[in-house]
Amino acid sequence: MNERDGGEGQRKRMRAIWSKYFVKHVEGRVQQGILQSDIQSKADRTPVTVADYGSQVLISLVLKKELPSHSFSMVAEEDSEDLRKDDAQQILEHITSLVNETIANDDSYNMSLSKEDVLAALDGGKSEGGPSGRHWILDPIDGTKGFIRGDQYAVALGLLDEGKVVLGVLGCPNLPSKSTNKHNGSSSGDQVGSLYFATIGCGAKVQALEGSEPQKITICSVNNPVDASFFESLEHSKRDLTSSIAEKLGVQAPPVRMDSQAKYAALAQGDGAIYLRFSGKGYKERVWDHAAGSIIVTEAGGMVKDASGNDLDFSKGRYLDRDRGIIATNRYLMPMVLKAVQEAIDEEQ
Ligand SMILES: Nc1ncnc2c1ncn2[C@@H]1O[C@H](COP(=O)(O)O)[C@@H](O)[C@H]1OP(=O)(O)O
Ligand SMILES: [Mg+2]
Ligand SMILES: [Mg+2]
Ligand SMILES: [Mg+2]
Repeated sequence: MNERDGGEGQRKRMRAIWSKYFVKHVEGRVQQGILQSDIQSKADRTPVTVADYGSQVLISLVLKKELPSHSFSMVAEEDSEDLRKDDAQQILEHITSLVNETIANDDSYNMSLSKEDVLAALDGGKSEGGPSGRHWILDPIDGTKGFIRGDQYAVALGLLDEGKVVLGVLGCPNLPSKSTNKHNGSSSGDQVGSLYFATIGCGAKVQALEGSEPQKITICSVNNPVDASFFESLEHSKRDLTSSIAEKLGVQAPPVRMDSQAKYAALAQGDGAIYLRFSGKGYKERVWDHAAGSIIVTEAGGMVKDASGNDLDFSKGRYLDRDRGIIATNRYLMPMVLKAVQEAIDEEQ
């Protein structure tokens, strides 16, 4: 977004609306009250909840309302297919009432959505993205398994412009903005619930979801891997490979395992030094799982590369075209981590 789109005033307003919607989750109205009947299993056997669908509907609605002059193209994770089935009518009704309650609890918009409006809003996220034009990239709930467990999750929005990510926002309702305990906990002074955002060339910032002055964040400057700690996925990490990489580097601290792009946010604010992402063989990473997180890390002074040391390429559609694995860390550690990654991969084969 630039001056044409309304400038800082509009950005502030959008952050405020978003925060209120995310705070709804923080307050536990959805996350803590989630029932088995609010969860579906998708064709790939991953879970999706009323909150994933509701978040996607609300975010596309806010973007369309606030930026009416933009041509709207969105690459988003969810679609309406499963909700159009006969046995999904109850869950569709629940999503529709959650979305309408959220809008009614806030004075930003005066409107009410029908079930058809909800289905149509979800299908607005079917864009293929690609190398030309502007596309929003949305993961409405990233880390759904963490969300269901009551752990970390993120609401992740990026903007792709001519194939490059130029803006990223990560709402992390369960992440403290400054963690003094490096092992995934929070100290008594930490404020839980943070909104991270970055625009290309302008740095990365964090503000409390409840509202606070945005603060600049920077990645940690550790340059000796012995002093580094690393993040990995709780659910989807090849732990034998990441522990071999850590051992080669001489990393002493145990891994910090966390769901979702909250790992990118924690890294960007200096809570740890390295994020290693190695998923199971054959898994193709999706653009919405990395767009917002990667720009927040690079704008905080870090680097995000694939296992061969190349930048991530977001211009190829809904999937990331990449060599195996993703590494995020600071510029001092990146060459050492890439070397350890190559050695560990070679040994594995
Ligand atoms: N088999 C898999 N391997 C790697 N990532 C996966 C796999 N299945 C789902 N994901 C997606 O990886 C992301 C979770 O990352 P993490 O493991 O770091 O928490 C999520 O986007 C999750 O989808 P979803 O957005 O539906 O939660
Ligand atoms: Mg999912
Ligand atoms: Mg995701
Ligand atoms: Mg998701």
